[in-house]
Parts: sequence; C-alpha cells; structure tokens
Amino acid sequence: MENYIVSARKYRPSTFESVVGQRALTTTLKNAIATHKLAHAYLFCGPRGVGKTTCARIFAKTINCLSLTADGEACNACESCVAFNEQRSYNIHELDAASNNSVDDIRQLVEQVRIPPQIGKYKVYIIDEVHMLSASAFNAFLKTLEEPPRHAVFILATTEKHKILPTILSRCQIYDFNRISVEDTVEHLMYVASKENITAEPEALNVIAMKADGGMRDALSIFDQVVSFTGGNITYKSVIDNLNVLDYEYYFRLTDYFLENKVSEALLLFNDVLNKGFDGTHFITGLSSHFRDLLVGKDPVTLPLLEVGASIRQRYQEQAQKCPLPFLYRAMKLSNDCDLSFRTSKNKRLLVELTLIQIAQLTTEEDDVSHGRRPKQALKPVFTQPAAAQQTQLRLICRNRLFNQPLPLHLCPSKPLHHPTKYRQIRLQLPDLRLPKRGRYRSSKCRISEFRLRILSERKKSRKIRFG
Ligand SMILES: Nc1ncnc2c1ncn2[C@@H]1O[C@H](COP(=O)(O)OP(=O)(O)OP(=O)(O)O)[C@@H](O)[C@H]1O
Ligand SMILES: [Zn+2]
Repeated sequence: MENYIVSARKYRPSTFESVVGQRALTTTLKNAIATHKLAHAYLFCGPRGVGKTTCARIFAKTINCLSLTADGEACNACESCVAFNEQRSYNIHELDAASNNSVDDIRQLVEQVRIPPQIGKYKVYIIDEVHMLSASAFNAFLKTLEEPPRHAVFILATTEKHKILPTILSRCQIYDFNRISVEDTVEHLMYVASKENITAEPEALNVIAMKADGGMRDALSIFDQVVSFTGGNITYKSVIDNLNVLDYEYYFRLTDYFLENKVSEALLLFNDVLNKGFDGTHFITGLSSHFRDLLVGKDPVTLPLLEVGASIRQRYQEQAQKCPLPFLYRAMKLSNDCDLSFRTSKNKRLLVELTLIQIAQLTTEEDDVSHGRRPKQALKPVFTQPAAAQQTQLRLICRNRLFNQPLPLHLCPSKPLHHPTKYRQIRLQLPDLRLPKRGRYRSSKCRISEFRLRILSERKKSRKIRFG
C-alpha cells in the first residue's frame, strides 16, 4: 500500500511564490536575496501554522541555489536544490528550542556554526519556538548572534514575540507573518482537493477555513479529517456534522424571529440547539459573530471584513438590509455581554434565554427611538404573549437583577414611581414581589432607580440588593 502522507506535509510550498497569504513578506525576502543584502539573523513571528518554518526552509534553499530563476526563486533542479528537496542537505540545521532549550544544546550549535559549508555558500540555522530557550541558553547564544561567521544565517521562529529578549530582537530583522484569510485558505484547499481528485463544495471548505482561524496547517489537518469521514465528496452538510459546527441557518432564522418580535420561537430554537448537543457558550459566541457579520455586511465599505463564501455572503447582505443599525449595535452588545458573563453565571441557560428575550424586544424599542421619542409609556408591556407568559418573563427579568444585569429599557421609566398608574401596573404584573409602600414614595418623590434598590430577592427576602 502506498504510504499515506498528511496534506500539510505533502503540500508544503517549495517556492516563495506558492506560499499563501504572505505576499509582502516573501517578496521582501526574494528581493533581499536577489540584491545580495542578506542579514545574519531573522526573526519570523506569527501564529501557528502560517508558514514560518516553510519560509525559513525556502529561504535556506534559495540562498544556496546555484542558478536562481529570473524571478528570484530557487531552481529546484540544481544539485543544492535537489539535496534540499530530498532533505539531505548539510546546509540546513533545524533546532526545536521547545525540546532542546538548555545551555548545552546551544553550545553544541555554536560550536557547529564555526565550521564553513563544504558545498554551497551558506549554512542556515533555523531555531523554532525560540522563546522556549532558557535565559542562560539565550545568553550563550547572544555573542554568536551578534557576530556570526559570514557563512551563517540564523532564522529564529516564534509564536510569542513578546517573550523574546530585547537584546535578541535588536539583532534580528523582524518579519511578522499574517493569519491567512478565509478566502486564501479556501483557495488553497480547493487546489489541494483538485490535486487529490476530491470534489468539495465551496461552502464546506469555507466552514473548514473558519474553523482553522487563520492557520493553514490546521486547515489542512481538518481537511484530512473531513476527507476520511466523507470519502471523496465533501459537502457542507457533512462538514457541519463532522466538525460539530452550528449551521448558519440557525442564526439566520433566529434573527428573523428577533425582527418579528417572536420571543417564544427564539427560546424554542435555543432549546433545539441545546438538544443537538451544543453548549450555550458556543451558541452565544456564534450569535455575537452573526450580528457582527450582519453589521459589516450592511455597508459596502466594510463588506470585505465578511469572511464567508459567496452564497452565504448574499444571505448576510439580504438579512442586514432588514436590520436597523441601532438594533445591530445593541444586539451585538447584549450578546457579547452574555458571552462575557457566561462563565461566572450560576444559571447559564437562564442567562442566554434572558439575552434572547432582551434582543427580541430591541425591535420594539427601536420603533420608539426611531421616531425621536423617548420610549413613552415605558411600563406598557411590549410582550405579545398571554398574560401568564408575560408575568414569567417579567419575573425572569427581575430575578436577573440579582445577577446585576440592567433592567430592559421599558421597565426603567424616568418618571417618579409615585405615579399611581405605574405603581399599580408593577403591582399587577409582579404580585409576589415585595414593593415598598406607595405613600412613602409619593412623599419623597422617589424615582424608579431608588425603587430598584429596594427590590428584594424572592428567595432571600431579607437580603438587600445593591445596584451600581
Ligand atoms: N502560507 C502558507 N501557504 C501554504 N501552506 C502553508 C502556509 N502556512 C502553512 N502551510 C502549511 O502548513 C504546514 C505547516 O507550516 P509551517 O511549519 O511553515 O508553519 P509554522 O508557521 O512554522 O508553524 P509553527 O509555528 O507551528 O511551527 C506546511 O507544511 C504547509 O503545508
Ligand atoms: Zn537551485
């Protein structure tokens, strides 16, 4: 049987040209080689799996190539290039600093550095994860880094630039590698798929690219995983199932519910998501991103920030047209707040449900705001459900006060509470909530904010709650 090689290794780029998404950087490196302006030390920084080691290897090969091509690439045909490609060149040394981080390891390397190459011009030392070197190893290395022999080039690579000592930084030319965009990743996956005779829906590759979050190695590993799951035909559905990703469809539907003020449907949808085995934080993080994507999809200027495939982009644009801007801002804020307080919340499900209720109510508030009025008759319930459901919701909201969430706008009138009708309304809607006597408020002209200070916990009736 033919040996199986993972795609990340099989499709490692072998020329600067074929490196995806790092064009500015590879051009600079190529120019430096063509004009013979080589530095002694380079620092490649950036996220995992975006091509640092790959570029270091291409660089090593190119500076040793015996006949560069017209556009400054290694020829991949000369003796030196072939040796590199077959991984038997003596001019490249890779040290993984994560596992060889002692002074002795570095001393060994420093010893080696003095010996000139037997064939070719340069010896290249690639030190991966250089931030893992111990402090004494760093010091042992410093002298060599400052005045290396003419034939030596160091390429240090790291994912954590901030951990590199300033003394090292100042001796290196620094190259910052980008996360690779979803679009570029999808294109590369397309290329790999076509080479492997695999058919793949663009939307499916899009989900893989999003999941990889800018790392090409991750994207290729996920791709391999999906291929072994599906055989040779990658569909959107199969990727969603295999990667346990929440379908976009949920968020589009949910947003439609919000726009139509359908609270119950939104809560049922959330229940459905939980039943499918997704957790609340997953769901709410996705919801914040959905609102963010709607926001950037609304304006042609920000549209390039929407990293999705063409058909889903179209759906974002359509839905964005239906969403008023203030709604999107506030929905983003509410869902993000929920995301932030999720970890510490005692009742996570309730927290998400409340957020959904609040977002669904935003559209009604928007109507008031858009008419340039402050929400009038703020205590008038905005719910469209029967009375019992309204009460439960109001109670949910008041209970939420215990977790320091702001009351929704329609429950915070700016008029004094002594207004008899409003007082009666609160009484009616929340009969078992302990309210202060009305008279006291009438005389002191107490405002609703003071009243809120006195809402008592339903469970611990004697405990006073303080807000802000
Ligand atoms: N820019 C890219 N273009 C094409 N393929 C890439 C790119 N970046 C990474 N890859 C793929 O991912 C694999 C790993 O990349 P590489 O080892 O260069 O990443 P790295 O940035 O050095 O990551 P790490 O910091 O984890 O060592 C490569 O073999 C290649 O298949
Ligand atoms: Zn060559």
